Amino acid sequence: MDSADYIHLAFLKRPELGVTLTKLHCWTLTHYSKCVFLDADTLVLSNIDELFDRTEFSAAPDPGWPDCFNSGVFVFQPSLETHGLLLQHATDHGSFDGADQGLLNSFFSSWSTADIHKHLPFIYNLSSNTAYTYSPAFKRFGSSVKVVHFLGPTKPWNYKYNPQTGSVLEEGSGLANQHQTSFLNLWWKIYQHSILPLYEGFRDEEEHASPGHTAAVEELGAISAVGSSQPWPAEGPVEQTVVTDDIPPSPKGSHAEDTIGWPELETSAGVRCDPLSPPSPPCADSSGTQSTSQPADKAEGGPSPEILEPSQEPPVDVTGDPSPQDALEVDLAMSVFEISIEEKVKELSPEEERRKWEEGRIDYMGKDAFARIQEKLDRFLQ
Ligand SMILES: O=c1ccn([C@@H]2O[C@H](COP(=O)(O)OP(=O)(O)O[C@H]3O[C@H](CO)[C@@H](O)[C@H](O)[C@H]3O)[C@@H](O)[C@H]2O)c(=O)[nH]1
Ligand SMILES: [Mn+2]
Repeated sequence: MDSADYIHLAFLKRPELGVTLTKLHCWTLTHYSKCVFLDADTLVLSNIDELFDRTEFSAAPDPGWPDCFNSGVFVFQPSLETHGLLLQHATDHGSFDGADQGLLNSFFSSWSTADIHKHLPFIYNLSSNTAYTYSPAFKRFGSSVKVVHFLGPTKPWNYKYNPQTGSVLEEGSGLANQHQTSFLNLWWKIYQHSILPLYEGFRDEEEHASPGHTAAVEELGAISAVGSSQPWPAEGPVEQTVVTDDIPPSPKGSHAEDTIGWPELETSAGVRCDPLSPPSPPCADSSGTQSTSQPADKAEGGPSPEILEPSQEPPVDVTGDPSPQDALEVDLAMSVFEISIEEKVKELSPEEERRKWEEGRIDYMGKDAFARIQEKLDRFLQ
């Protein structure tokens, strides 16, 4: 479902987000009595079942305008009636941002004042890449974070990743802050260790299932030949490729494989190191001065007061899996220098290009992005 509200979306500088109205269809999942919606750009770090103790409509504040909620994580109750009312609201009033967040905020407009229990703590929707971050709060509560949300136009899969250093490459990407880098690295680590092997299985299945698909796999396999064991997505709704550059491994390769989970946040011993400060001394400091058992804010009467407690275990452990993935991991470390996920872009002739525009198929995020058009105009007008 697309709002096609290009004016508001341009103001939001996110022309691609009209389709997020599709989210509203989640209210039709009436075979469930309660659901938690998660944006595709969220990363869950630990169990969040307690969210089912909340009621509709619960969400966390939006960092850009905290009197609005962010619609990347929310608790709702499927209902065809609500679904119908939401669609009616969209038709009658539109959305002030052209997408679902504006619409949902005006529909559930009492969220900011009516019931504090419907305010999810920020740890359930931590936006890691906002321009403004509250470093002391991150230092205090960062280790309790349960869901990270990579909101904004640049998503984790837009970065390149070096499996040997366990880091995304910073060139040209203007990484905003250090904890964002940690979460990006974690996203990639999980992608590399837990998702790529699934593609491998999928590819095998496809190879057996359909000779037609095999051809596609082989074609892609040829592109990936540089990374010897690179698992390969056979096909997908958007054609995506994993691009690898085979460059001899650096001597630090094996060391970097140990950096996983929460690279800068040591939580297992209840000691929190500030990921925003230089390594040793601040970490020692914080372990000495910060209590690990006293939450600063006890959520009185809230459904789950323990949520602000620093967790005693790393929320995610993707290291402790001694399966065939380890073999893959070693292989990757030895043979792959850099991984990125890129949409294959086909070069179009000027005629094809024009036809695309005439048909309204405009690449708002790519070469038809406003910034690029403006660049051209500026050059032309000089
Ligand atoms: O082509 C698309 C675009 C979006 N989505 C879904 O819609 C979500 C929202 O898009 P996203 O790019 O994640 O938006 P954000 O950068 O998170 O921007 C904010 O603004 C959006 C529009 O109001 C809200 O949907 C988000 O929750 C809010 O965080 C995605 O995560 C996906 O689940 C798709 O499935 N396909
Ligand atoms: Mn999002």
